[in-house]
Amino acid sequence: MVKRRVHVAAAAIISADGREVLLARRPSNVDHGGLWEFPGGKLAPYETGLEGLKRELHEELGVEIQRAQPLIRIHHEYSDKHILLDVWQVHEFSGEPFGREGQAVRWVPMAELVNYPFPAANLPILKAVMLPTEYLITAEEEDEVLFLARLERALVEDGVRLVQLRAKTLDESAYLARAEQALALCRRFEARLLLNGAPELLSRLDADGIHLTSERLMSLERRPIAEGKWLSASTHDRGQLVQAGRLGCDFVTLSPLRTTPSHPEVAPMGWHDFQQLVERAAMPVFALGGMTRFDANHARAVGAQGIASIRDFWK
Ligand SMILES: Nc1nc2c([nH]c(=O)n2[C@@H]2O[C@H](COP(=O)(O)OP(=O)(O)OP(=O)(O)O)[C@@H](O)[C@H]2O)c(=O)[nH]1
Ligand SMILES: [Mg+2]
Repeated sequence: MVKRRVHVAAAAIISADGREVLLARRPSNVDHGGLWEFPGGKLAPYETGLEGLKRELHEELGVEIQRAQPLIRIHHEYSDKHILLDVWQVHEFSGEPFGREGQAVRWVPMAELVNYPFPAANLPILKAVMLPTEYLITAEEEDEVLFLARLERALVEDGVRLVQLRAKTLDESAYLARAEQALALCRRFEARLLLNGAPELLSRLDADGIHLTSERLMSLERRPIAEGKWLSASTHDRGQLVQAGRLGCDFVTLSPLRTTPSHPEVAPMGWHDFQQLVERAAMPVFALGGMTRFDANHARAVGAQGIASIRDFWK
């Protein structure tokens, strides 16, 4: 049987304070009936993603999109069809959303999303909705006071909400001491802190997750931490992205996009190759390698969640 290919545009409509997202429930008599979804539907043959999404949101919710940006594209094999879910983050719309087709529509707090039953293809979309567009990776820093001051500056002034504690020069006890301080600081700003190191670190400190080096990623056979924690990984090619999918990584970095002073010998992949790799990734991907916040919109346009950087945030 040749599977149907279905291209679906869907909307992540996030409230202005970033705390809630609008979901709809599929009627019980259709495909995936009774499950919750991001409003949207199949594109007509002549439509682009955004055109189709505008039509669908008008038909299903009675709202008009003013401003939207790509969030994530997911290819998923259902038993009867290959589906491309082309998900857009709606930043501005007019009208008061309601279920024009009789479906339930509800603003759901981010923290409760995991309790809603969705179609199988939706897991990466949930991750993308919960993640910010910027991922700070901490720099090597000898002085603890300076370390905390720089981290606090990024949280306050740049509004960073996702942090990876990377400190290759510290031994385990010094690393954990720094991590404890960093975690307390991140908690004050409702930022998430991932520890770059062995998954076992989480039993020593209750941080928000673990970031795997590509080497550790390739050496693992299954997801090393609980689903309730965040698992990210460094990737550089298709094989590593596939492995990240197998392990159930919640998101990854893909690098190097540009040449960087820290890795001058590695050939950069550039936006073209980056886009091709991201298209088939099964989770949100942050562009890494010479990125600044000014690259975030372009990164989004080629399918990324956003950008990851050390230097742009470490001042
Ligand atoms: N809108 C939407 N569809 C999803 C999501 N996740 C997911 O697997 N799908 C699948 O993508 C397809 C979307 O088709 P749809 O039934 O919404 O299409 P539509 O609005 O154009 O309706 P119609 O074709 O019945 O007129 C369905 O097979 C649905 O199960 C999601 O989050 N939002
Ligand atoms: Mg629909």
